[in-house]
Amino acid sequence: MRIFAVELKLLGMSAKCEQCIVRELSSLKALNKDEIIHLSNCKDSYEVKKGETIFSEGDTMNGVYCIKEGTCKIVKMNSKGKSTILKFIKKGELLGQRSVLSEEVSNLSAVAVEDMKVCFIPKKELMTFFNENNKFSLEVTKDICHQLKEANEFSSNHTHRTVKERLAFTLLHLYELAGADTDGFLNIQLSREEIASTVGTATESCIRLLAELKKADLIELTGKRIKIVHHNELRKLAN
Ligand SMILES: Nc1ncnc2c1ncn2[C@@H]1O[C@@H]2COP(=O)(O)O[C@H]2[C@H]1O
Repeated sequence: MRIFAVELKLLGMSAKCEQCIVRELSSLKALNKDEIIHLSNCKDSYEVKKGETIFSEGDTMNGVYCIKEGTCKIVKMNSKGKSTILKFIKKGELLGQRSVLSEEVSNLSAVAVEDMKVCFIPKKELMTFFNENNKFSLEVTKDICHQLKEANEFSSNHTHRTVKERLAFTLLHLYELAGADTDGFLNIQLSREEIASTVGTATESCIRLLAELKKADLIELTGKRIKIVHHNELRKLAN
């Protein structure tokens, strides 16, 4: 088993939590002033490079990560060693609260798809906030309920959509997650293999279907970059 977090690069200077985007966007918004000061003093900040693993399946979670910058993928490996990307987690979100609360080892891995900055909140502090601050525990519960709903929708999408429909859905989802750069290309750099594992298909069939979408003028492809040309048409296809 990996020892949680020690392999990531510890950042020298730790920023305070008061103005942090994760505090604004996540359940941490329910913490009071004293708790936020305590959080600033007990958390550690890390740099995670693209491709580095934050935690793996089977790891014991000794705390949760706050995503300050960058995006990671949540990956599940099957018995044949094939991985599926279940979700992308972006800046402002927390990572690992399900395993910490359930006291189970992690059943998923988290891997950076771009350079990230994350903070680590130890389990002991998190559980003190959880037990002493009702508003915070309600917010965490709401988050986990929302994630359960998402997980249900994900599995229903995979069951009822064709591969092409899932690819259209994934491209729209990536646009929602990351937006577009000034040239209109998706603002997240994923390999064709990563797109295929998000869609749930082989890389070759993903490449073939991307070419079909391009031929139908729904998307533009330049090297690894993808631009959605007709959002409405792609949305019709995804549904
Ligand atoms: N839909 C989702 N399915 C699984 N994990 C999710 C989802 N959304 C967010 N997550 C986060 O990803 C984390 C993976 O590790 P945990 O299961 O401990 O906690 C999970 C949540 O913090």
